Amino acid sequence: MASLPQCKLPVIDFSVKNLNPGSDSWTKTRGEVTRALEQYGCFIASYDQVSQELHDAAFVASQAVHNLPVEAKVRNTLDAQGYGFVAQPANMPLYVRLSIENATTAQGVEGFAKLMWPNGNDTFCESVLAFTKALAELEQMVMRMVAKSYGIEKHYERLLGSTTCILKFNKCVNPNQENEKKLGVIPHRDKSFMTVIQQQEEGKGLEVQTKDGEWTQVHLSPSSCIVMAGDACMAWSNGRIEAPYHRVIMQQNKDRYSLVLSSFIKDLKIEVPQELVDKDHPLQFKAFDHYDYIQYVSDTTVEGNRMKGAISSYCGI
Ligand SMILES: O=C(O)CCC(=O)C(=O)O
Ligand SMILES: [Fe+2]
Repeated sequence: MASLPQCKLPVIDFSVKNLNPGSDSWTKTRGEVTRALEQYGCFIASYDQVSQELHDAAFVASQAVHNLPVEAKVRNTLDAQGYGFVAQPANMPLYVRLSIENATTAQGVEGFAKLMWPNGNDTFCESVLAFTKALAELEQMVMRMVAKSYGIEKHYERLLGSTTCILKFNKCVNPNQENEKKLGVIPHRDKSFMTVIQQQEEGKGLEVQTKDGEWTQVHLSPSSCIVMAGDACMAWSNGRIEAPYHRVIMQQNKDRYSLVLSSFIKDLKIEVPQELVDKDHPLQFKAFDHYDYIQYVSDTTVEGNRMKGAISSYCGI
């Protein structure tokens, strides 16, 4: 495999102290965010609300989950079809995942912990909740900026009221093959509204496809994460923001851990705001229910190539 070019994705600073809505730095960052999402569907956020300490604690929590016996892991099932415990499926033999539904609420995190550890696990809950809240805050800041740029703030506030988050504890196991690149996660678009990802160690693994078809490596440090649009955001924005294809390539001889926080809209149909429809931008997507869409995608009887553009085949016009 030819070596890949350096990371082409824009890096946007969210560590600025006075990032208050309406301030000059907020307005400047808003422009950068909207442009980056329209051009790449994602960007790297440099974000100091996740301290090194919190980052480390979240990955200690992830390790604790992956170290559980299989009898406990199989209890991890979710309302969101296809998001529970997965261990090395045929199409991704290196991939293992568990996830928490309602991951930004104490109820969601404690419910998961009780299921995994019958006596509970307070340290786990504390670390995970602080981590998910920090990432969700970043996502909301990003989406408020996008909504302001498009003049659809009220529509976003309604969606936000029906937003729920899933935290995925992802692991790609060591491929045990020197000097050979192996696919950890197959190329896909996220089915979420938005996704924020942190990985355990500085370095490589995650790759994003840019609009010219090239794959670019994503370099993340503990104080940065990638913010990425999912299919639901693509439909809601009437196609202005495209969910990018991404994949994980394993090229180091060790396990790789990442934490993925994805937002979903529950109990409210996602509808393109009228402000985003005009002569130059005809309506591209019908109103749809996000959880029904997840169910549709998890249905393995749906033909493979229709799944490539799943959101369009589900509710495209
Ligand atoms: O592990 C990662 O860095 C990304 C995984 C991913 O794309 C996903 O879980 O949807
Ligand atoms: Fe993904």
